[in-house]
Amino acid sequence: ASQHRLWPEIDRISMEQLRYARLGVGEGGWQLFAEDGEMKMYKREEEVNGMVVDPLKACHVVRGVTGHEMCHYFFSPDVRMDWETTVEQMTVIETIADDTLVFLQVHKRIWPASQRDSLFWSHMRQVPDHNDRDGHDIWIVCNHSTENPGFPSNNGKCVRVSLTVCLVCQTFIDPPKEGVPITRDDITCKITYCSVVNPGGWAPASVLRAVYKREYPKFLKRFTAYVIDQCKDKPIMF
Ligand SMILES: O=S(=O)(CCO)c1ccc(-c2ccc(C3CCCC3)c([C@@H]3C[C@@H]3c3ccccn3)c2)cc1
Repeated sequence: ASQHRLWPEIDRISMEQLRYARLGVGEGGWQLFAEDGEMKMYKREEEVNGMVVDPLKACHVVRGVTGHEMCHYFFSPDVRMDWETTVEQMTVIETIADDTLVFLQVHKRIWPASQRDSLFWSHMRQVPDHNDRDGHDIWIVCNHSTENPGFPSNNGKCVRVSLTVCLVCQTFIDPPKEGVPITRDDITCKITYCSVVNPGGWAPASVLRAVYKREYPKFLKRFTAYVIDQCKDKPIMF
């Protein structure tokens, strides 16, 4: 991947998003807008050219799965349609490396806005986490809009959104007694999901804010439940 023309951008944005995800929600005007057990969802109200682009930051703690497993299922095109219910079509239009793909997705239309599509690179990597006392690695998936002359935006019926998304996961293990193998009961995964989606064309602010408020909690709950269910009978992927 390192010789691909997009690599410098992929590397820079992935690391920027990792730092951004690890910033707390104490500063920066984040407002808590949804809570469900361990899941806390924050947003900032922002508009660009009159369009709602409210950044979102969700923090969650999931027991019984590792950060590697969370990122594996989030990244994998093979299972995307099993959990991503707001997408109508998904295509991998370029394979930059086994951990870096370019996706084209057509999203389900949200009335009265016109249908959207998204074209983005998706990169997964493990980041050694030196400054955390538990010393557990961090896994990240970063999705960021990109252009491709073969798939021009706003040509057909869809308005092209622009997005930057990251899923940052850190695994914590309660070590069982000496010599006792680790089970899923000893594992906890701390997740930070960040996203900024620019709708790409005008849509009523009230409608978009209602969509964001409804869809994001559903989205994260569904995804994490899917990973727990997929992993429960499988060997642990550390
Ligand atoms: O995490 S991902 O990378 C997973 C890969 O699929 C991702 C998540 C969400 C989106 C997304 C795309 C379009 C829209 C809107 C904008 C105007 C009309 C459609 C939204 C709005 C935020 C709301 C939303 C949130 C969650 C799920 C669906 N809808 C979100 C794209 C990628």
